[in-house]
Amino acid sequence: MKVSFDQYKELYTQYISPQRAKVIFLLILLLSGISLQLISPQILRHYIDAAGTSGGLEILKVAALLYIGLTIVNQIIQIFETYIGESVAWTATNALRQVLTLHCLKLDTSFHQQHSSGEMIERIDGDVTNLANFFSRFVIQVLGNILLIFGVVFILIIENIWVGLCFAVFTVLALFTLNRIREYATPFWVIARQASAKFFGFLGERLTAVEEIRTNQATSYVMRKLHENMSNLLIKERKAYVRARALWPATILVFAVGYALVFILGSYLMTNELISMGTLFLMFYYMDILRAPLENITLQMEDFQKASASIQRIQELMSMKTNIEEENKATLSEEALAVEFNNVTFSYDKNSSILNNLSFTLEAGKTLGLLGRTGSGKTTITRLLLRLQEAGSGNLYIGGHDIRHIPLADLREHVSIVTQDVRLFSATVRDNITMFDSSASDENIVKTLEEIGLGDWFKGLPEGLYTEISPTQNGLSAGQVQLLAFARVFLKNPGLVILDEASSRLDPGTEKLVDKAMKKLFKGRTAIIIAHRLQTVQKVDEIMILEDGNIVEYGKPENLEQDQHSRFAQLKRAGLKEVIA
Ligand SMILES: Nc1ncnc2c1ncn2[C@@H]1O[C@H](COP(=O)(O)OP(=O)(O)OP(=O)(O)O)[C@@H](O)[C@H]1O
Repeated sequence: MKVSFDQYKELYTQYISPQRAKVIFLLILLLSGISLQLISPQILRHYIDAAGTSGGLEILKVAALLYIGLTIVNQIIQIFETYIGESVAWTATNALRQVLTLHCLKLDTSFHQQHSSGEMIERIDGDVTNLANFFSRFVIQVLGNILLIFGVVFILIIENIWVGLCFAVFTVLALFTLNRIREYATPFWVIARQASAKFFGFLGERLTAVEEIRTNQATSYVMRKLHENMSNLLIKERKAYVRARALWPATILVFAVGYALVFILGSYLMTNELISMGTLFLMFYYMDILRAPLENITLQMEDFQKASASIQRIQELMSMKTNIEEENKATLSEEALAVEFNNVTFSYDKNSSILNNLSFTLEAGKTLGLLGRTGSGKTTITRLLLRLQEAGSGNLYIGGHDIRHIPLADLREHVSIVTQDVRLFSATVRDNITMFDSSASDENIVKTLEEIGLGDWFKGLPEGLYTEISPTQNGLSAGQVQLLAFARVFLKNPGLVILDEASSRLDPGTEKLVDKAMKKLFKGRTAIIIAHRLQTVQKVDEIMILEDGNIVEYGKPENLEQDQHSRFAQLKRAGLKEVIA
């Protein structure tokens, strides 16, 4: 996917146009800097020419002071230019990061399952960071440097046409040579960056699995792999650095040729009294000035290449669309919500069908126990109910409304899920419970914590609700973390609760607390529980058993149990845990 001119323009329009005033100021600073760079040598020329004449002391003093003054002003301009350039870059890249993050958050669950968090960080931050210079400086710098080169050549043509033409030819040849050398190094940088991404991916993945590595005695394997990755990175980076360094001696060589040209041409013109000593110095100085824009354009071209690669990746990400479309035709009530599946089918990849013509109705206020072997489609059903995935065909109704007619925010306000894998955030206890909603009252939160059995834990918190906790340091057991997730649901007060019931990992004390909290949670609400324990299934109103995406049994537990040939009765006889594990 090549990036077209229109796409570059679109990026500038979207992220730079809102900062027009800053960009104009940046342009003014740049033009002022260029003008000062062009004027300074003229002062020096007068200085040198005046030094050879009698009574030139006054001129010398003025020229010296003027030169120092201009140099200071130029430095101040550089500081402002850097500051504003950074500000433009950060504002634009932060806006792009926000757009990308929001876009990713809206994508289907399958997208997030296929892309690791490391990859997402690289895409949302790494690629966008590569655009910082492109946003803030690329156009201005390239334009500015071309202008500076033109300025130098123009002034020299006025001084002496042959000198000006020689400079013009030299500039074109130097630019061509430096760019060829840069192109020689660029592919090696791409390889080095890939090695770096691989290294960090490896490190990230292993660090998140420390326990598994230690308990399975895989430490030496990990260390060996780490060493391999580091060696690979070293080799690739060394190659890239050595080649990139070639640009430096090449620049020195190119400019040595340039200076030689100035001296040969200058001494010829001077000996023939066509130019003064000051003008010879002027030529020398302008050759020196040319170095910065030539190097700068070369570097900008390299950066542009990097930016283009990143833009391609960003566009690739943005082109991934969710097929979930929002409509605003219905709103859910605050009551318990009925659930109806009408011939619902679903597949993740169109090849294999995961749910086949599912049809069932769960009345408002009832509890459904969902059973099935691993991979039978239980979690997929919950994803459809929250519209994290869109059903392929058929209709799904919540609270009597077609799920496609309910705005996503309203749906997720009224349908809550508690999974076994509850995530806590590095934030206060309050934020972890309210999910950063500042409108919930502290009293209500504390009351909820007490109700669900976390009162004692709460009393031990040094700063109460404002105690900072983190995913790893929260002083909570697995069961208590589940209870905290229940607290989140209580505060939201949804009409439908989906629960991936905690398995037998819980200790008996916490299990009791969880059971009590569950009972409270289901009161006045519709609930779907992915059941892992026999005990839970006895308390539900309906049972559904899934097998390969098909409902093989649906009914009241007591009815199913009476039929000795039913799968439910068999499950109970065999002991639920073994059968569905
Ligand atoms: N993002 C995905 N892309 C492709 N296939 C998927 C994806 N997520 C799940 N599946 C497949 O869909 C099927 C049903 O998965 P699902 O997670 O719904 O089963 P489950 O009954 O909840 O299993 P478990 O009890 O192990 O959680 C499985 O075969 C699984 O491999």
